[in-house]
Order: sequence, then structure tokens, then C-alpha cells
Amino acid sequence: MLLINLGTPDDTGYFSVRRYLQEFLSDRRVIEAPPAIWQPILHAAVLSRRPFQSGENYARIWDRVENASPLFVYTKRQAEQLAERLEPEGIPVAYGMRYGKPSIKAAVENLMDRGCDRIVSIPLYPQYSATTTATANDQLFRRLMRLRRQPFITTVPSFPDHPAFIKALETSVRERFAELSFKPQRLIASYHGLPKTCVEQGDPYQEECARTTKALAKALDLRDEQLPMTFQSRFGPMEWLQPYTAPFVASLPAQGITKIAVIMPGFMADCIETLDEIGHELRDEFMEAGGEEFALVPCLNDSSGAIDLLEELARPYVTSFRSS
Ligand SMILES: C=CC1=C(C)c2cc3[nH]c(cc4nc(cc5[nH]c(cc1n2)c(C)c5CCC(=O)O)C(CCC(=O)O)=C4C)c(C)c3C=C
Ligand SMILES: [Fe+2]
Ligand SMILES: [Fe+2]
Repeated sequence: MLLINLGTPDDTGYFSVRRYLQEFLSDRRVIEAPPAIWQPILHAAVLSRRPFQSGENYARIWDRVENASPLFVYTKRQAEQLAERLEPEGIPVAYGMRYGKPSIKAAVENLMDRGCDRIVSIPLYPQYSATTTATANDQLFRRLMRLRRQPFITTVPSFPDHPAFIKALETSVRERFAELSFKPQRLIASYHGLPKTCVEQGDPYQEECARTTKALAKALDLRDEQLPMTFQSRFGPMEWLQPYTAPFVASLPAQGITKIAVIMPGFMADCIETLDEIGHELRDEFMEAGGEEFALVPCLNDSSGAIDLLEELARPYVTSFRSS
């Protein structure tokens, strides 16, 4: 079993963040503009300034006990806990990052060194996007390109309304709400954004986000307006999927909605986008606009619901291996 996530910088310093952003933003699945046009902009404008700001943001959410970014810590724990369930059956588990460490290449080599000639890969993105899922798969196959004898590979599809995913989200909401001293008037479902052109060209991401939102509303017995879907984390000047989370949330107090909770069902693990952009920046914007109560529902992280989900995603494939 191979788990693939996005990746994160090694530390919060300028050079580490720059190296990470350079690799990420040079991926042609992420920025589709021709390199001759994009690379000079990336180097002159983005990589000279953004690593400072992003590094400060990462520093605010860094896990100082593990000395790693939360995305790294949770992905590692997901792999370790899945391993506790699968390795007794002789199924090794590894994890790799699309950008940064440990690389997908290292993870594949780890599994092959442990004798695997059949690898099941789960890209840890509940909703499919070419900018995330496809590039994770590209990188996996890139590692195999030079092998004479390739392992058998399965890439598990996205799981926007898989029952185990919706169950884990539902549990995370119920547990979080039980801790709160207030009753949220809205539960905002905020997903990572995507340029609108990606969807126009056939990326199913927006439709898969809508499937997640609809299934979660049904599980929680909420009406559509009680669980609005929004998109965060814009990058660059183009139009991205709408409504944008920040202006949407800032407009709520004027409508009498001053107590909200936010869930981010596009992320399997808490990361800079959830803990800082939503947990810090969005919270401040909501309070400044007249909000009174703001709560975050944590991502699935290393909850038992998350590990149940990973095990259920894996099972159909690993069972067939054992019987063959
Ligand atoms: C054009 C730029 C970007 C696209 C397209 C994009 C799509 C996309 N990203 C995620 C998930 C994550 N993105 C994260 C960070 C992040 N994303 C971008 C840009 C694009 N993302 C940047 C520049 C960054 C770095 C942070 C920053 O400098 O602001 C993360 C968190 C990583 C971490 O280390 O914590 C995740 C997760 C999805 C799901 C997605 C498309 C659907
Ligand atoms: Fe992103
Ligand atoms: Fe962001």
C-alpha cells in the first residue's frame, strides 16, 4: 500500500520554502501556462517574495514537538496506523509526497525493497483534480518508467461520497459540535480552490466537491443553506471557483449569522491551508466583520474514522491479491 499526499517544506526557512514552492509551482499539471512564459514570472516575482510570507505562515502552524509540518505529521501517522492493520497480513505500507520528502520515488523503492511486486496507491485527495490526483499518479508512473520489470500498479480512484468518508466527516462534526459552547448557525464547507478554466476543460473537481457536500448534508440532516460550499486558497490573478470562502464568510454577520463552524472536506490532513488560512486568517476576518463565535472542525487526520476509510479503500484490492 502506498499513500500519496501533496508534500510540504522541510522547515520554515526561506530556502526550504522556496525549494518546495519551486517544485510545486513548476509542475505543469498545476500551472499549465507554457514554461517560457511562466518560469520567468515564477522566478522574478513569486519565488523572490512568497517564501518569506509563506515561511511566516508555516511557522505559525509548525508542529514543534515533531519538528515538521502538520501535513507531514498526519500523513505519516495515517500510514503508520494503516500499517498496524495491514502489515500483520503481510501487506507493507509506505507514504510518499508529490513535492518534497519522502519522495514518491523513495516510497516505491521502499516497497519494492520489501518484496512488493504489486502496489496499490491511494492519492489522499477525496475529490479528483488533475492538479492533485493526476500529478500524484504521473509521479508514481514516472518512477516506474526506467524499470525493466515493473510492479503491478493500481491507483485507487477519488472517493467524494464513499460511505466511509462521509461517516468519518459526520463523526468529526458531531464530536466537534459536542465540545462547543454555542450552536453554529451555519457549517461552511470550504474546499481548496481551483482555476475556473480547469473545470471548463473537464476537471471533475467542482462536481465531486458538490457530491461530498450533498452527502454530508444528508448525513447531518442539514438543509443546503445550512451547509454552504465555498472555495479558499486562491493563487494568481485568474478567476477561480466561486464563491470564495473569505468574502462569503465576511458577509454573514450583516445577515445576522454571527456563529459559524467551518469544515474542510477537501483535505485529509490539517495543513497550512486549514490551520492558518482558515483557522487564523478567516477567523480574524469573520470577527472583524462582526462575527461572535467561530469554530474549526479538524480534518480527519489520524482519527479512527480516517484509518477505517483508508482500510476500506484498500481492502477490495488487497483481498484479491491474497486469494490469487
Ligand atoms: C495554481 C496554484 C495551485 C493550484 C491549482 C492548487 C490546487 C490544489 N491544492 C490542493 C491542496 C493543497 N494545497 C496546499 C498549498 C498550496 N497550494 C498552492 C497553489 C495551488 N494549489 C500553493 C502555492 C500552496 C503553498 C502554500 C502557500 O504558499 O500558500 C496544501 C498545503 C501544503 C502544506 O504544506 O500544508 C494543500 C493540502 C488541492 C486539493 C488542490 C486542487 C483541488
Ligand atoms: Fe494548493
Ligand atoms: Fe493558502
